[in-house]
Amino acid sequence: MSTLTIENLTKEYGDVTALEDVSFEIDDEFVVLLGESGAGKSTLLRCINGLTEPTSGEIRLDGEPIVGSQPDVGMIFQQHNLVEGLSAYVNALTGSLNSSSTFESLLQQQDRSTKKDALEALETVGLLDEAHQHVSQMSGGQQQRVGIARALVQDPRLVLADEPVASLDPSSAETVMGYLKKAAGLHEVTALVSLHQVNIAAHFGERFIGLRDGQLLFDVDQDGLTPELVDELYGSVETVGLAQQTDPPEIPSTDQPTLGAET
Ligand SMILES: Nc1ncnc2c1ncn2[C@@H]1O[C@H](COP(=O)(O)OP(=O)(O)OP(=O)(O)O)[C@@H](O)[C@H]1O
Repeated sequence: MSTLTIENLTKEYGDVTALEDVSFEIDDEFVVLLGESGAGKSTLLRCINGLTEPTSGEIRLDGEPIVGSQPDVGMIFQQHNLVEGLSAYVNALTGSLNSSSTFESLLQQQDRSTKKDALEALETVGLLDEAHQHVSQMSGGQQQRVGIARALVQDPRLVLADEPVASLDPSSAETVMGYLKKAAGLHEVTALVSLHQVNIAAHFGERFIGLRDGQLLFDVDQDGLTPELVDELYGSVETVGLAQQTDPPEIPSTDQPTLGAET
């Protein structure tokens, strides 16, 4: 269980203030980051994972300042950043790579337990049967699930995901979000996930942080995410379904891997 603390975080790009005095703490939760385009979501995630240096403020994981890139922080990208010519299994294994490793040396280098971790991570995302398939032959949803498996192999304390389902159709997006939430629960990692789709956010989020113009607009739990609050964040958007939440789609259990599930 991990605690992420953001304290008075500000990021300026020249004249543009992308984040302004943002503070919050999350603790063993599945937290969704909401905000319209340009609100500062990516900048916040990039500051946390060390890809961007904050102008001021502090970021701590379990009380220790995070400075620069951290192996304890797993990242899932919108475009999943997989190596297309390699299998799902080898892509998952790359989660354990250190910066000096090469793909050629990857299979020789990894010990049995890391290889087992990669297979278990693929099982968690329902892709054990597809472990040896090239990711180039997989659907977008399956590729994103390999991206989740790769982050799990890193054995992070915190998982960040930047618009992980933005390029997927609604059904695949729900399936991938279901696996992401299941993976975070099984591995007991804190997760911070930015999303555009409010209804998907409402299905899966346990807590919601809203950014507007780089500032924290709200930090609420499921009951607090009202259509009025979402309207305040986005102006007028489609908020149908927020008031009447339905159960998220069922995700197959790990001991019953999906056979050729197409997502
Ligand atoms: N490298 C950069 N240089 C200059 N300005 C930047 C840079 N990155 C982001 N910005 C600016 O910072 C602000 C916040 O951008 P950011 O990408 O964090 O928003 P976002 O909420 O993730 O948006 P989106 O959903 O479109 O990705 C915007 O005004 C953006 O133009």
